[in-house]
Amino acid sequence: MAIINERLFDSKAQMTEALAALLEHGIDGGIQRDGNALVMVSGGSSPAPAYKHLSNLPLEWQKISIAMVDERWVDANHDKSNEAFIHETLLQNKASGAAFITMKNSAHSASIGQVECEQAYQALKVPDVTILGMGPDGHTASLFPNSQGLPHALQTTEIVCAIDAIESEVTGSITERMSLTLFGIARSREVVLLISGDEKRAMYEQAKVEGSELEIPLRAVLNHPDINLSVFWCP
Ligand SMILES: O=C(O)[C@H](O)[C@@H](O)[C@H](O)[C@H](O)COP(=O)(O)O
Repeated sequence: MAIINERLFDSKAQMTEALAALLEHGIDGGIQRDGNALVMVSGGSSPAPAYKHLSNLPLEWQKISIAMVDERWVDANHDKSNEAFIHETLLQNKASGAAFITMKNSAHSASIGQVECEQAYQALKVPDVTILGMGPDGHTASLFPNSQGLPHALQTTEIVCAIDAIESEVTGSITERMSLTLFGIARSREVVLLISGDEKRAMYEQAKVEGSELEIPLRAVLNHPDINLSVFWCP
C-alpha cells in the first residue's frame, strides 16, 4: 500500500493554491539537495491553473527540468499533444527558461520510439514531484484499463512504456501513447494525484478496494508500497 495523504478541498481555487505550494516546495527541495529539480507533469484541466500560477513565480528556472508523464504519439504541434498543453500553460513567462524533456520522438510508432524515450528518461535525475491525473475509467498517466502494454507497464523496471489503449470516449481516437510505467511513477520522491468531481471520486474509492489492477490501473499506484502519494480532490 502507498503512503496516502488525502486532502479534500472546497474549491478548485483552493486545490490550485495547495498544488502550487506543493510544487514550489518540491522544486526548492530538489534544488537544495541536488542543485536542480525535476517535475513530471500530466495534461488535463486539473493542474492547468497551478501551472499558469507557477510560470509567473521567480524560481530558479534555469535549474528546473520539466518532463512529461505521458503523451499521445502525435507531433508536438498537434492540438491533442500534452506537450503543446505544457508549453501553453507552464513553460511561459518566467518558466520559459526551464529545460523540457519530451516523450515524443521521430519514430513511426510509440513501441519503436520506446527505446529512445527510455534512454532520455534514464538520463534524468530521480523526479522530485510527479503530477498525475485520473480519468473516469480509472486510468492514470496513460495506463488505460486493459490496454495493450499495460501488463508490462505494471511489472517492468523500465521507466517508460508504449501503450495502445482500447478506444473509448475517454481515450478519443488517438490510442497510441507513451507513458511512465508504474516503476517510473514510483521512483518519484513525491507523487500527487488530482481528482475533481463526484464521478471521479467514486472511481477513486473503487480503486482503493481490492481488485484487478488491469481493470482499474490507478489501483496499482495505490497498492505500491514505495509511493508517497498526496491525493487532492475538489468538487
Ligand atoms: O493525456 C490525457 O488523456 C489527459 O492528460 C488525461 O490523462 C488527464 O490527465 C485525466 O483525464 C485527468 O483530467 P482532468 O485533469 O481534466 O481531470
